[in-house]
Amino acid sequence: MATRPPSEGKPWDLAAHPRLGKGKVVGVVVLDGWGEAPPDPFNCIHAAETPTIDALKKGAPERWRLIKAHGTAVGLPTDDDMGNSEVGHNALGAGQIYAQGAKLVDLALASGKIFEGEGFKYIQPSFDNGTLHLIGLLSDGGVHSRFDQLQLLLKGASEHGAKRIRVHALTDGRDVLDGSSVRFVEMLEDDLAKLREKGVDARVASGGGRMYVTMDRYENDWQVVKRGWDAHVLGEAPHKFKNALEAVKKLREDPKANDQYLPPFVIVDESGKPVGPIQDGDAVVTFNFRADRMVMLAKALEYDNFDRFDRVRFPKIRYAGMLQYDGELKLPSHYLVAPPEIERTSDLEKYEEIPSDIGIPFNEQPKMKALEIAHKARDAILSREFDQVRVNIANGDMVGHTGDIEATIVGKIILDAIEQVGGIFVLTADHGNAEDMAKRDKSGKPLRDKDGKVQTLTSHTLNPVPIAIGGPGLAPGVRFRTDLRDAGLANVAATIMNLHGFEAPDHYEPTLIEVVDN
Ligand SMILES: O=C(O)[C@H](O)COP(=O)(O)O
Ligand SMILES: [Mn+2]
Ligand SMILES: [Mn+2]
Repeated sequence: MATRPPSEGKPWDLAAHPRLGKGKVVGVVVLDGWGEAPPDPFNCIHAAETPTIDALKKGAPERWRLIKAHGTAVGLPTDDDMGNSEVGHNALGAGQIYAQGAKLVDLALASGKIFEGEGFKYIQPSFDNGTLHLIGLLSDGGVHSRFDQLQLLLKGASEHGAKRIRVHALTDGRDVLDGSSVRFVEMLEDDLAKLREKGVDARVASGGGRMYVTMDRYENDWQVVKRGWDAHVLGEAPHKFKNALEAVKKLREDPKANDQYLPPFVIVDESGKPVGPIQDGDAVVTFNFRADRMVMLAKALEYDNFDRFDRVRFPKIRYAGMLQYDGELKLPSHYLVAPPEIERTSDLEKYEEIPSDIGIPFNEQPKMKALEIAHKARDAILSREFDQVRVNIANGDMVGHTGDIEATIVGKIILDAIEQVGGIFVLTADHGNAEDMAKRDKSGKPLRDKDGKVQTLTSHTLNPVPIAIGGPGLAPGVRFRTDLRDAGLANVAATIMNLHGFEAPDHYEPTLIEVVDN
């Protein structure tokens, strides 16, 4: 969470800013999932007490503004794509707009290059005698995966020799509406039926809800991945069905069921045998482009030595990720699309993670670890050891995904520390979420289900996010420029460099601030 800006010769030289001095501690606070939307009962941020942020907005309007945090402004394919933590933080750190995973996969599929690349060539020999398994999130959320990409992958793979295909489908309900799993499975089953007409033996083999099966992250709970392993690889799960549509429909009949947490299931044939466990000689592709929730499974699929759970059987497979999910670990070693090469970003010096509470639903513990995080950040600021302390506060986002309207915020602790050391603060967010919990029609009116209940929007949003700067170290006359109406998260890095007393490099998106004579 503490970063040092590029200083003389390390790692590249930056010119001194003509008007802003060096040496001030800069505290960067990123409120996760904190967008700006008109006040209404489904705007959690409006409903919650947020005195710190309100004071910034009202107290210094020339040092508060909105910036884009979704769509093309953060390297996503279109402006209909909501922002997310991965692309938001990439833009914040890179200072430039890079095509992100979703877009790189789109390009590789559109040109057909994905089927000529190293990763596809690597798995292809398995098509002769083995099965191609596709594991991933069945969704058009565009955060971790996209359904149309899976469709193109199925089509392309079959045209390039895959004769037996098994899909292991994780239901979403987090980046898309709860209940949409049924429609996605219907569409998938249609596609697979068409492939079967062409002589390809294509079926869904297993599945489950993303938050309960397979897609854990940050090594929070390996049991989630184990449930996925058992269903996808071993063909074992507590629920067995004849086809995937029956599976999601039946499992959703439980009144407490939702797409995010559906239990694991396997599809079995007439004699009760699973139709698609992963065997020696098979090929496996994890088709999510986003890394954080695929890394753990990738480890289980790739590592010879692995002790996080008992794999029971470790099939000899050819495995490729949609992208390489971990550049440092080089994991997986084979991938269908090369990840973005993000260069010359702000330099990370020390990273501290405060582990989440395990096993407590976020809506029951909305404070999460915010207080602990705020105290760590405060101590780092007060130590004066760091030029910059950057902290992510995840509450807004995590509560936003559950649809429960309650949140608290601890930004003041950090701003007080900045005050004490005479520093500067930058407060912003990585994408919207908590400011809108209602699914709406085109005119903005909340949509209701058949019982008249407003449909909960668990996903992120397309809304802009606020950015505020201030603190005793901020030179008088610093204010936001008024000419950058379309600015987004990628403009923040240059802004922060200025606040450290440096000019940003030319290839960065322009700074948000100017200095005027008072
Ligand atoms: O993985 C998740 O929890 C959601 O799909 C996206 O949320 P995030 O981008 O805020 O992590
Ligand atoms: Mn986020
Ligand atoms: Mn989120």
